[in-house]
Amino acid sequence: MSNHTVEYIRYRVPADRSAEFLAAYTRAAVPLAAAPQCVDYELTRCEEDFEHFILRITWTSTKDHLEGFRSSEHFRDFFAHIRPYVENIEEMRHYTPTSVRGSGAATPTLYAWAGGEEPFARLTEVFYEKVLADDLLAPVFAGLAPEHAAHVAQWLGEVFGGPAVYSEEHGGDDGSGAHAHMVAKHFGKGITEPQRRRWVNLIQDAADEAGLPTDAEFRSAFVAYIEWGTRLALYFSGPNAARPTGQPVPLWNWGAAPPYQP
Ligand code: HEM
Repeated sequence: MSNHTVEYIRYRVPADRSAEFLAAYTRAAVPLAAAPQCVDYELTRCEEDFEHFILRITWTSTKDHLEGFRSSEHFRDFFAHIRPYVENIEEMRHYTPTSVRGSGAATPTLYAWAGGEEPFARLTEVFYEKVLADDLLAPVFAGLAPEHAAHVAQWLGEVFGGPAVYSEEHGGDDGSGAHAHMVAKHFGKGITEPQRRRWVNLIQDAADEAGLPTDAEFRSAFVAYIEWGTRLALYFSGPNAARPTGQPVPLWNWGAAPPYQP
């Protein structure tokens, strides 16, 4: 579990000093951003009362902040810029994150962007037709259960932010969870790198044929997951794989390129 802590520093800065305060923080942000103990930071200004500012800094841990950052040269440089405003601080404390957190629906999930359940069902249907006609992959999938394509569609849908159907239906009777259940399907299959790469190529061909979105943002996120997932499948199909337990189904997101919305 992460030890991340969130430090809030609340300032009250008279309106006639707010421009220089913001300029000082713009400079102070450079050494702050360079500190390895700093996860992220944001300075916000109150819309109802312009004199109030809140600086939020997420630290790797309270100890890392107080012992690591505070004794570093980054702190020395940071503090040199903001020293004149110490007297304007109204609160400066660390808060432990709770489990109440999440994202809103302002950014659509990859699942929603693709159009929901149907396109993923189409995708795996087209994909497994290709797989079964493929010289490298057909032998791996010999005797494939008829519901396989539908299960993989459920898995992909869940990974890309759709309903947790795979988890609900394949959560594993032994309590190990859906991720372990899916991973275990690959045990002992001895997948080779050429087979993995073929899988990656065919699912992209299938994505084109099934009409999944072709925009750069969606496809780059899609392929990132496919690369990750196939490399894990290869690893878990090998002789030395450690058996995972209790890991949640990965939830894939847009990454560095969120959906393009003009
Ligand atoms: C992102 C990559 C991958 C995903 C998301 C994925 C997903 C899945 C899922 C969900 C199952 C279980 C289906 C069920 O519950 O019925 C499964 C089984 C299987 N996968 Fe994958 N897989 C991936 C990569 C690969 C690769 C690269 C190969 C081989 C080249 C492979 C070969 C198989 C085989 C042979 C089975 C077992 C089929 C059976 O006997 O029921 N998978 N996969």
